[in-house]
Amino acid sequence: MSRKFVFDFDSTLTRVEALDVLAEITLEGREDRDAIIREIQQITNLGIDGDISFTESLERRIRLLGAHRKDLEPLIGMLREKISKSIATNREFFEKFADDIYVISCGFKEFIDPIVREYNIPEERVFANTFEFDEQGRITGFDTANVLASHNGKIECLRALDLEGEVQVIGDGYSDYVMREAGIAHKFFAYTENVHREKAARNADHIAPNLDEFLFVNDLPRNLSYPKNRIKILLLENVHPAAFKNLSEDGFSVELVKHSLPEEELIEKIKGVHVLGIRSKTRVTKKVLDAADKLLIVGAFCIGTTQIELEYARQKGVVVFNAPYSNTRSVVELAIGEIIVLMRSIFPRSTEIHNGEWHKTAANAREIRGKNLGIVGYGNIGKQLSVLAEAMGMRVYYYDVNEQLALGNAVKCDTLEDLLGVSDVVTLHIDDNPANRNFIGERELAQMRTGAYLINLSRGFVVDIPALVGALKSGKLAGAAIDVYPEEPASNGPFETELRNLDNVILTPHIGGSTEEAQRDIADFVPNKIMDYINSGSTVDAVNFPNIRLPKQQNAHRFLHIHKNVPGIMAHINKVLASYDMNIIGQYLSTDPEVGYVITDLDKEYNKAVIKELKAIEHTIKFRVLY
Ligand SMILES: NC(=O)C1=CN([C@@H]2O[C@H](COP(=O)(O)OP(=O)(O)OC[C@H]3O[C@@H](n4cnc5c(N)ncnc54)[C@H](O)[C@@H]3O)[C@@H](O)[C@H]2O)C=CC1
Ligand SMILES: O=C(O)C(=O)COP(=O)(O)O
Repeated sequence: MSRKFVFDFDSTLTRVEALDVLAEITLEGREDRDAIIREIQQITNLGIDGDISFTESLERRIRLLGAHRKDLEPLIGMLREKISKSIATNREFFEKFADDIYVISCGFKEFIDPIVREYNIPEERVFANTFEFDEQGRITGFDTANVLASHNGKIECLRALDLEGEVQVIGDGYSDYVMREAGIAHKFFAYTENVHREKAARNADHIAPNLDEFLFVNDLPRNLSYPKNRIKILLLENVHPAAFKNLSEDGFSVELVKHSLPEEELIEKIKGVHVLGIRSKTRVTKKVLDAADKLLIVGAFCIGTTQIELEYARQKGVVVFNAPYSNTRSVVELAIGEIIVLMRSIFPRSTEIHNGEWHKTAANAREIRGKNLGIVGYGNIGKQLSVLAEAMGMRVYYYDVNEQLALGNAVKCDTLEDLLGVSDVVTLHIDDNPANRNFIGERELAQMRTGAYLINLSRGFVVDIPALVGALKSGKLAGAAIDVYPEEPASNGPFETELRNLDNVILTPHIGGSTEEAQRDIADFVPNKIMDYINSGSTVDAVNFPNIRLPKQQNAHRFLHIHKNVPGIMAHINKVLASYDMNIIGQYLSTDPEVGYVITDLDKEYNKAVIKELKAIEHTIKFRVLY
């Protein structure tokens, strides 16, 4: 059956209501401009929602506008700049279906015709009102004989057209829906890209947040392979709101949850989710990954990634990104503060005053200048701390399992024991590898200097807590600062630890990376990685996946094929492509011992059956087409 597409103009084809824009032009320089514009907008909305008659809304607005013929040209110029985003990117549809597209609008032909002409919609398929002018060119009213000037005029207009085939109406307002209600149109798509009108959306056969969605559900030519609004992103653990903004502005459907979810709840919630965003608390287990039927990406909005089954995710073609540098400085600054606070016994002195006691003393209060700082784990955090600590006059020693270049005058220790024996303060910045469990236990604590301090800003399981409590109680250690714990709660609330109520022990709730700056930076960094992968296939900086930087795809379709890295698979893929005579513009491959990721850019015209065949190749893990 043939289809006819009837578009509304204002707030559908353009992002704005044209009469509002006209008001901005005609009222420029007037003191009461803002008040009148507000009034016009109110009247517009009342008319659109059907709360006052349309004729009345139009009359009242024209009167307030005080417009002139010469205002129309700048108006058209401004409207040209305000074509809806997804309309402007889908010209192909307007070219290929030119004969089947109509505009029915309660706006005015004087400005609609020139705009939609550029989208191949000729005047004769534009149905709208026309202005009336006086001799001086002032707009005094409109042609009241036009059905579109009257209430529910769109119904009459469409009825008179007597279109053949399935008639689909695409619009943002109730006046568009009524054509469907009256039985003259077959389907109504509520177009919400620019404005979401509850009444229209409630009555729609389908809500189209953009034209991509409309074209997708109707299987029409489109600029995007998959509408972004269909890509669901679930962000847990209170990630910064800027992440929500970044991802929703790119068109994705984003849901925010303030806390972490336990395995069973995540298993339920992950269904249908394409991108999962977490921080250090949420465990992405094998069971979670098995339940994830649509998952493409896990974004760790933090540094650590061992809460995710990285290997299993890779086998399932799920790419993991993190933010390896965004909170580094925050951890370093906290470490510096804690070194000073511990060495000056600030917490005991402060607690005494909170308890009503004045206790001025120099005992157990020392400068950090000239003291030895032992940094365990000389990675991004360890190195930056090294530089700052040295600038404040500390002597830095470090120990790392990997060969690491010493910064400044830092001295490398060959063994952990060497470092523990020489340090006045030991600070842990090793990674979250499970092999680091109980890295600091009774034996290591015994190897530390008597009266030394321990700081742990890495992971809770790295320190044997009962052993640490023993060392603090016995006086072996003079204090500690602990930010991370073997068991941490999923959300804020009660928390117990054996470290409570010990003298000169700073306890913080895993806030090493929790600064406004770090969280804000992460909210840009990780979403950019997510968008790069979804929009282009790029895996640069992925932590569990072959990394590949891809050129921008131009005038091509992109096939993304993730497969098990077994002998012969590339030959198989290329055999299929050859058998369909595909015109390959570029091909890129990146592999690791287990997984291969091949990206092929192809000329847009091809037999779509090739897709099915590529998906069916044995050892295929995931396949996506991008355009
Ligand atoms: N408290 C908090 O809020 C935060 C905690 N972190 C933790 O800090 C850790 C370190 O972060 P980055 O410096 O960015 O990581 P990184 O990967 O750059 O550095 C870690 C270093 O530790 C070394 N290492 C690992 N195991 C070791 C061992 N057993 N002995 C000696 N060296 C060892 C590694 O070779 C590496 O050089 C993260 O993995 C994370 O667990 C990170 C950010 C915030
Ligand atoms: O970045 C990390 O690895 C951290 O430990 C910080 O984690 P968070 O984002 O505070 O859950």
